[in-house]
Amino acid sequence: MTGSSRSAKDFFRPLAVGAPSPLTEIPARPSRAIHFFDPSNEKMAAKIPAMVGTVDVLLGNLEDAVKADNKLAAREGLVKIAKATDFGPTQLWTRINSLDSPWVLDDLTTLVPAIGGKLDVIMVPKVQGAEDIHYVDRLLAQLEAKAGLDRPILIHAILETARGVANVEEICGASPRMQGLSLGPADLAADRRMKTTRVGGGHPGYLVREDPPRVDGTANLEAHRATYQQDLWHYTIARMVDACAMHGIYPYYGPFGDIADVVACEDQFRNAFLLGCVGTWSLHPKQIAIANRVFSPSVEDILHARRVVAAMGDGTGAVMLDGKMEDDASLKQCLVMVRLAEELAAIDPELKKQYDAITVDEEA
Ligand SMILES: CC(=O)SCCNC(=O)CCNC(=O)[C@H](O)C(C)(C)COP(=O)(O)OP(=O)(O)OC[C@H]1O[C@@H](n2cnc3c(N)ncnc32)[C@H](O)[C@@H]1OP(=O)(O)O
Ligand SMILES: O=CC(=O)O
Ligand SMILES: [Mg+2]
Repeated sequence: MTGSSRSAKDFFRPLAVGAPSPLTEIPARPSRAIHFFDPSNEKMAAKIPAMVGTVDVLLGNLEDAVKADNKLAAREGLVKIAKATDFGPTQLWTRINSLDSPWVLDDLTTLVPAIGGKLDVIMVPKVQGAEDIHYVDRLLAQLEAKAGLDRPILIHAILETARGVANVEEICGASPRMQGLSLGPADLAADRRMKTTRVGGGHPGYLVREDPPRVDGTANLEAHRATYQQDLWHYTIARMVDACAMHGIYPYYGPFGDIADVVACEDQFRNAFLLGCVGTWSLHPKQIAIANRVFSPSVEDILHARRVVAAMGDGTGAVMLDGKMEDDASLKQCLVMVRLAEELAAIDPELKKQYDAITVDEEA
């Protein structure tokens, strides 16, 4: 599938004369934490240059969480920081204002000419369908051509409306610029009229309760029964992961607003990691370490994965390892881990040291 309105032969053609050629594959650049900052907040902005190299992505946020009176200052602040900073291995992203807002046109027409060469990805909020991506796609091509950019800026959409979720596959396939999707649990909850007022995370009311014990066939409804909190976001994350995998782009969890609850934050991030997400948002510096830890496979997982790779030889057939069956399919699962570890080791010297220290006994 190549989007709703372009034929396969046109899909990878630039949308404006002189615009850079679209990428045919989205590079797998580590992006465990997408760290949000408000460029109009001088105290926060002053910390950004020193954060380069400590986080995979720095994102200058222009949308929600930036006061209306500060929209211009945020845009100008981002231009200033981007021009003055060498980002080295760290990616620079921005979140523009929503497409129906009075600010978004100036966001794009200011940022692309001024700092387009440094911007890796533009995050577009409240995306409803492929038409939103088509609009940004064409405008970016025109602006890139005018600015003489030699590589396309990628697009990342936030999944935060019911219509967006219903259209998730067509959003992912709407443009070769599509880099990935993030879950936006706050706006999505509001749009769906869910009854949680939390920014991401679980809710104590969303649970299952164990059956009552039975005495002589009669249920004891007075007895204590354990309850288990469920993940409100499981369905949406799973849909997002499938849509992204189908289109060769990357899924991310989004914000976890309870900054103080680092334990539940880690749990939410880990659920997303296990389901297939490659990263998450960080709203506060303390969430960066959590994201980096969760979205990097553990040394134990990599040891196991490498043992399976070694035991599987040419990659076909079935073997027993530690009493468990391994075959072609479980080898592929292990290769997902091994490849991720290689990508992360290439940019994270501490992780590289840990992964390099693993020795696999081929006889084991
Ligand atoms: C639903 C959505 O759309 S989510 C995405 C939009 N939301 C955001 O982007 C929120 C970004 N984060 C923030 O605005 C802030 O972190 C808040 C409001 C959550 C908390 O801010 P504070 O109360 O100032 O946090 P706290 O006092 O713990 O800050 C400690 C230090 O870290 C700095 N800091 C806080 N957040 C950040 C950040 N995101 N980036 C860099 N530095 C930060 C503070 O400036 C402070 O510096 P100081 O020690 O020199 O005074
Ligand atoms: O933008 C994020 C959200 O949760 O809303
Ligand atoms: Mg939102």
